[in-house]
Amino acid sequence: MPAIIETSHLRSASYGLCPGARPDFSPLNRPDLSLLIEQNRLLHAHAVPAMETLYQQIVNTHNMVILTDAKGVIVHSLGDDDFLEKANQVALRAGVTWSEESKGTNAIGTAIAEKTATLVHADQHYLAANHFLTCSAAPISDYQGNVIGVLDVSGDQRSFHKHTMALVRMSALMIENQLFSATFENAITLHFHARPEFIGTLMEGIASFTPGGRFIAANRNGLFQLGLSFAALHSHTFSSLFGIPVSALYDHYRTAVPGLLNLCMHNGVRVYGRAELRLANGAQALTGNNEITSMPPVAPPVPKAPQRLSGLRYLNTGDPQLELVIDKVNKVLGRDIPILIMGETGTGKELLAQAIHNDSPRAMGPFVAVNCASIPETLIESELFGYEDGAFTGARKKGAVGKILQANGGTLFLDEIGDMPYGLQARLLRVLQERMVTPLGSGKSITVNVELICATNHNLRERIAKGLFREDLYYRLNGLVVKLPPLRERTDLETVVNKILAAESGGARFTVSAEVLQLFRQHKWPGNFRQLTNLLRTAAIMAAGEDEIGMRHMPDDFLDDIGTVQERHAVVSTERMIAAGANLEEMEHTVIVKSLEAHGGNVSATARALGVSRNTIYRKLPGLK
Ligand SMILES: Nc1ncnc2c1ncn2[C@@H]1O[C@H](COP(=O)(O)OP(=O)(O)OP(=O)(O)O)[C@@H](O)[C@H]1O
Repeated sequence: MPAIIETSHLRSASYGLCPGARPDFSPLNRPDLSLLIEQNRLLHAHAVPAMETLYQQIVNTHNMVILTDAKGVIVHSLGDDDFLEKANQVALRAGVTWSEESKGTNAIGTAIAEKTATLVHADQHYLAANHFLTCSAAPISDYQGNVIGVLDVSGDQRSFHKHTMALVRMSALMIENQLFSATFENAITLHFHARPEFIGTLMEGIASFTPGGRFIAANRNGLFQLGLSFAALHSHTFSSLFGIPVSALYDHYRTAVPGLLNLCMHNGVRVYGRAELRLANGAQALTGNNEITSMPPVAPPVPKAPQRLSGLRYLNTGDPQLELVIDKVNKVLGRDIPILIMGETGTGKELLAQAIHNDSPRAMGPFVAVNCASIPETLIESELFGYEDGAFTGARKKGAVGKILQANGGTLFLDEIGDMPYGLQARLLRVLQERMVTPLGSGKSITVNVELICATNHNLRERIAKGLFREDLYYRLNGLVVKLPPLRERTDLETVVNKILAAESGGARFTVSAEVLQLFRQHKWPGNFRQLTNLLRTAAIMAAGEDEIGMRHMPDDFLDDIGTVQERHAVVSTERMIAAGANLEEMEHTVIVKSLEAHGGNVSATARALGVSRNTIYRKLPGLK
């Protein structure tokens, strides 16, 4: 037996566990589970795409992919549990604890105890009841090296595969890197490796610095390449580690189409690098005078929930119209063809643009989104093109980098392009044709290299006809035009609902009642995904502690909307009732019953929709309790 397992068995015995004991598989109660999921929301959100990808590689092998928190409590699991007998299915569900203290030697608990990837096969498990399992687990650490969770693949021990452990380790590393990249907002993030082809892969080192060049953190491979501990790195700066001042880095990204950086590390090793400058105040990048003079403490960063991990594959949930869109987009990826996305509000235009970027060869470059409708007309120009020192009254002293330049090497997404002021359209066209941008108040043009994706919910041809949109710009933008279907036309509504619910409920397993799904199918969804997402978020909160989302969890305004439509239908059937000779009382009774059905039996909502008091409803339907 490997030493790590032997030590773990000794620990298990010291916890007073008996190998023949029946394990306690009871999960946390619902409120505690909701709390657990909320506390691990970021981990969960960053882990789910990696878990889905991992699962696709082991699908049909009678295995499950499991995510736990730092204490070994399952936060999310997915996969076939058909390999488990009914009694054991519960063991791998959200809310069950797999710490060593509770289950003895097992991959999850032992990986946490030893802080290392661990395989526990069959009778290596301490409890005999778990001998039917083979489990491969890898801890997931934050940027300070603290274990914040575990990724695990568990299955029937007869289905053991020696490559599973490697897949789990790679996926855990992927999650760590995703979390790391999302953690540092106002920072310079350097991706580096001695071999240029390893940049952008799981092997790359990642290190983040404050805009002034002070070291903040590095990922696992970054620490390894730098050859210093996290604690030792804290007294370092960008220039002490990589041999060039941070101002030289800004210069590199300010002027030319930026190639890879060629850097010499403090230990003499040469590495290649690519930096992302995610700076809250873009101004600093233009001045070049950014070196730090003192060492103020760095506030602990807060990782942001990933809005944008998806690739095109995640968007393809079975709707044929959308599948066609994705097919077309896939054909032009990386071909420098501008893409114009049409679609009603909330149909996912920005999400599609982000997915296109994520799947394109520019994925490691910036994705910069600008909503042309939400920026005041007077500010769009400086927002897009940037400005030099004191270019206009009220301008920031040190100037600002425009969005076009921020997107250099990546993708610029211009949302609501139809709302771009007419005068600016000519300037944008010039940038697109000449690939040069001139900040306001500056005589110097800067070369830019951006992939352009635009979106609109206007009919641009109509706007051209009205003289609101330039025809020449239109032809420059519409390399590939795709139209996202509105939600009411989508055939994959049920899949979409389940996917959003899984994301919004942080892993709690809700089903949606047939009645609610039926209503969803009839609804027009004027706000499309935005409306559906908000509605499901509220419904999931209302249904906390239950398994199914039903009519009673629907928000009142939604029921009111539905009610209005249903009442319109009721009028139609009233005509039929008249034709059938029904009297007023019968018709009234039918209308109330139908409306009550439409509101899921909610008397208050029904009363409100029909404009009567609740008492009236009870009076008219004496059988109602
Ligand atoms: N396929 C999808 N699955 C789940 N959520 C989605 C999907 N598409 C869009 N959403 C969500 O719906 C909301 C609106 O999406 P997005 O901003 O991409 O739409 P849009 O068409 O760009 O909207 P607008 O025209 O108003 O700018 C976002 O919260 C997004 O995450």
